[in-house]
Amino acid sequence: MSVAERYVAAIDQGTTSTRCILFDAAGRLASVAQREHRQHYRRPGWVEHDAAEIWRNVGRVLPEALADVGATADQVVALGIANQRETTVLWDRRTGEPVAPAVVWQDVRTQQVIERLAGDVGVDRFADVCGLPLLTYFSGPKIAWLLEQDPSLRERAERGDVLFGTMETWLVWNLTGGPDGGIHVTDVTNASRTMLMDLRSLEWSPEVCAAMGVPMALLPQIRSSSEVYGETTTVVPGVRIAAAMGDQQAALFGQTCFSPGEAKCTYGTGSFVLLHTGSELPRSTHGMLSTVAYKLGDEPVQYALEGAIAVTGSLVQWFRDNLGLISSAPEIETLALTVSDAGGCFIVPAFSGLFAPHWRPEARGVVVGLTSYITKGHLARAVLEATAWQTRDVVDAMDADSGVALTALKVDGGMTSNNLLMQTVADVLGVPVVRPMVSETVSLGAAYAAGLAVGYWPDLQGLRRNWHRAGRWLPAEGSDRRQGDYEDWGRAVQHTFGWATSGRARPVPAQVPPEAALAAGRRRPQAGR
Ligand SMILES: Nc1ncnc2c1ncn2[C@@H]1O[C@H](COP(=O)(O)OP(=O)(O)O)[C@@H](O)[C@H]1O
Ligand SMILES: O=P(O)(O)OC[C@H](O)CO
Repeated sequence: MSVAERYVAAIDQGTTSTRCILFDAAGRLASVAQREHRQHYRRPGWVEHDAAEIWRNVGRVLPEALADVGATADQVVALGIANQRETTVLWDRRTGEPVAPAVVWQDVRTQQVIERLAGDVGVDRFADVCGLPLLTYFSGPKIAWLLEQDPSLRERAERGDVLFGTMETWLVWNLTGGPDGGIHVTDVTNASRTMLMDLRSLEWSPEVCAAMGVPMALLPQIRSSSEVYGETTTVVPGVRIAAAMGDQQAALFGQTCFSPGEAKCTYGTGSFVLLHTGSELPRSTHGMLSTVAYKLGDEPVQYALEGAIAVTGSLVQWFRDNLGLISSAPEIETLALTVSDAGGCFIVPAFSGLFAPHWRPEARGVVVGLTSYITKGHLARAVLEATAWQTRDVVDAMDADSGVALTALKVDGGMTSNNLLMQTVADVLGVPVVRPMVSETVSLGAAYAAGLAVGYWPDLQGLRRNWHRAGRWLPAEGSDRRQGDYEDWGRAVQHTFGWATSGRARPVPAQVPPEAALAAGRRRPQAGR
């Protein structure tokens, strides 16, 4: 009699879609189901999701992934959740309905809240406690903004009738019964992105919550990233939920960056470099974020430095949807290969300011170096190079913070299918770039954390053996000649600074055009469109 295969399930609840993937004991992908959700742009600078739609999508992709391999719930030993971070959901504890659209991480509506909180003290007001500068990016200011809109909502929040969560919290609560006894928990990695958690004690900071006007009654319980939180009672009942992680931390984990000094970059809508720094809290003086890498059960917490780049893959989408120069994202490589360089052209995609290492909310994008010689091929190159140069900015800052130069970069995400881009990244960083066989590192990281919690995988060393290289790009000979280009990139970046505060005030644009978001519906993962 054959023994039924057992799997670990992972949900990757991302900015544009929700995936469910089943992994086998060798960390191989057994099945995948995916659905996109709509992006809502009601006002300039606002980016919203419908949390109820995302929950419905989870209700579909989870059974679909099981059905794909004919598996039943008892063959799923554990479920792990990885999620877009910072995106803020508030919902009614009794009805289970969101009380407002989810405010997405890219949303910049809270700029006034930020300025008020920074006051005379500056953006580093809470940095010592939570490792983060005051920015529109994080959840705390988003909660503050939502409660400021409606005094009755604040009263309900203070009474504990309204709950807050990032996406993993919202999903765990719904999967464990919602209004009928749903568990209200978050994990340390997601909590570290709210600005409300003390990075040392790993507890909510009463001081920061009070200063931000966030009632502690609405906050979930903070747990480790890898432990059994509870069992599903809906969708696919009887599955242990055993991990939650922010998606970028999950990618670090899925890339098996378990030792200090190991780093990865995930190239998607935005791109995120994370460097594992160990169990001592790192401090950045070069624009990196201090964040929690992961915490496995009772083991010591592991920290990371993070360089978050807001616009990379979304610049390719802009090139496709707004300029119409390509009809699919992969086509940009073919177009870029029609020329041998960017012809002296640089595009700095500061669509809603610049993230790491500059953190300039008032910066706006520029195209510099235009001459009559420039063709669409050069522009395509400049689009791809923008991602490589931004990576260099972040990696240089990270090297300066850690005092150790990176020796190799592990990569993953939709943009890594672009060979020209990966070669360019290797050239401008001057280190090898390596891509693993399983490119779904976010899901894999969540699966690993869940599988470890229930003993499906015994230890980290075993997981390391599952990492197999699928691609490697070495810096080309003579690529150090690109140093001059990097200096020009730096000058181009300078041109973006102060644009929104000088001259005529303009509203901050949303990062992705609404047209790009309309393709909702079921979709299997494919080469990024
Ligand atoms: N071959 C390619 N070349 C350049 N960019 C690509 C390519 N394929 C996909 N992308 C970009 O990658 C992004 C999708 O990657 P993905 O990892 O799925 O992102 P996310 O998880 O942020 O939704 C899109 O922004 C798309 O424009
Ligand atoms: O969902 P992604 O892959 O775009 O990741 C978003 C990040 O978690 C935002 O911090």
